[in-house]
Amino acid sequence: MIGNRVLVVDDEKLVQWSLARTLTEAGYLCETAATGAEARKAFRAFGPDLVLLDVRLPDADGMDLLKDFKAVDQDLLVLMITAYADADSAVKALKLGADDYIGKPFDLDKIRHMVKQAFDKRVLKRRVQDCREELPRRYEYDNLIGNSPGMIEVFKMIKLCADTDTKTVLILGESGTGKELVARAVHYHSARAKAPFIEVNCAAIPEHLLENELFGHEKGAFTDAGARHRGIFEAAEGGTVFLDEIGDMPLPMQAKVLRFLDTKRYRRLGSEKDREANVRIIAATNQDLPALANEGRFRADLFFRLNVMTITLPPLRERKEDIPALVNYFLQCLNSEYGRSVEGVAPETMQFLLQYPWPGNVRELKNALERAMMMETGNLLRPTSLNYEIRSAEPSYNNGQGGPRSGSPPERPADPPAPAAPRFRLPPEGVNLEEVERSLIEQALEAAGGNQTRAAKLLGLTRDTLRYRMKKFHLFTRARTRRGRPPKDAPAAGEPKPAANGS
Ligand SMILES: Nc1ncnc2c1ncn2[C@@H]1O[C@H](COP(=O)(O)OP(=O)(O)OP(=O)(O)O)[C@@H](O)[C@H]1O
Repeated sequence: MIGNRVLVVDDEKLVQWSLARTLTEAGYLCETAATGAEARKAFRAFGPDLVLLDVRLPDADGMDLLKDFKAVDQDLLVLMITAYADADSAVKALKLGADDYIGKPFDLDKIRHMVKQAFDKRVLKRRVQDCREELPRRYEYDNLIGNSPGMIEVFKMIKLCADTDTKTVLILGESGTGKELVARAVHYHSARAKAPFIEVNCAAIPEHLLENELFGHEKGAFTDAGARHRGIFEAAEGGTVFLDEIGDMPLPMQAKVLRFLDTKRYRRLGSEKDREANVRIIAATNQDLPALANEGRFRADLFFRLNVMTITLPPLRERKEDIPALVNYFLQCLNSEYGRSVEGVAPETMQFLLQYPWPGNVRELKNALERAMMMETGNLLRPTSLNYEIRSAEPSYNNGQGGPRSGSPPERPADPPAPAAPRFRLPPEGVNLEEVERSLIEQALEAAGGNQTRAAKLLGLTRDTLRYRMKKFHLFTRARTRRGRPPKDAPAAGEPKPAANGS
């Protein structure tokens, strides 16, 4: 159930009492008020999800209360009650945002039914919104390609996590290995599949906005808090909150998430009341959480709390036997996206794809194929359509046969030492240093397919420094889509902004 708090506002004690009793028996949490002043006070303190509101009160007009309450909480459900059931006030109430209207004397069963209907309508509305966002991506489990031993282990774990509704799941793996796909697969194969799956990129939302996004706020909680805001934990009721890049979550927020995991309780900003939420947390990171904990950047107790059901995605270089199937799959997707009919890759092209170490993992492979398709006019992707980096990679270990072959070159270290920095020659006419910096950042982002972590690595910067410089040059990498999440594979387009309203 999404919320169950009902405020009954009526000056007739008997009406108040009978409504409150009927609704309490039906499982709602009820409070009552007899005047406008009492109603306003109860609205602030009780935080109702639905108000049964008498139009005529001794000290106020119910329509004014309706207007004021809706201004604070757009999602509030309101059923108007009046002794004078006339069409004009019904229309006025509905225009002001009331959900329904009932004349006195009324039947208690009818009220109970109307209240239930109003709550059901809200659940439905949330689901429809959610479906609009999620439907195209819903079946991505079937699109999780791979039959290497590493991926078979992953599939087993997805099933186990989907079948057992543990409070948390932790997904580990390098950038681009498919952590988000796995999180969706767990959700959509679990008993929570029909409830929302809401994703929050902890690295993309500024620290001061993250708590607001997750937990919501009360009106007046801070300067711009003109209205009450329901957070993502509330919007995801019954479903899953996917905390991506949890390694980047600020420490104070980690403490709050830990408290929620321990108690299922949280507080909206500016509220002194705990709220409960039935949501499962799936967290993902490409960082080494124990190492972050050693450095004091990640709470060890949160790590232990999260590290119960853990799915570890192997990097692509350790499961190269999955490459041919991934290539086929992505070519099919790209053919339908671009109206092409590329049949496959030439054998020599496949050799290059198998020997390249894919530091950006599956995302990089997908981007490389997209680029190759754009470069190629024929129906077979030739090596020349691959970018230079891939063509010039030395043969590496695990060439697609499921493990290193005897006689194959020794395994390269995962992170080869950075080559000595080239010496740039200053042209006699000089350069504009800012232009050079900007151009290098653009090139790094392009080479990394828009992945900031990898682009930062290419430039020898931390991701935060890269972001700072991108901001300075107004460089934008990815178009934002839903709830604070840029599509990871989108071509260069938009600097992360705070996530959208979770309600
Ligand atoms: N096994 C797979 N089968 C098909 N597509 C995959 C697979 N793994 C990853 N992809 C694709 O690769 C891209 C990156 O995947 P995803 O966003 O899930 O990675 P990630 O591990 O969450 O990355 P990051 O750490 O950067 O957030 C997506 O387009 C995804 O669809």
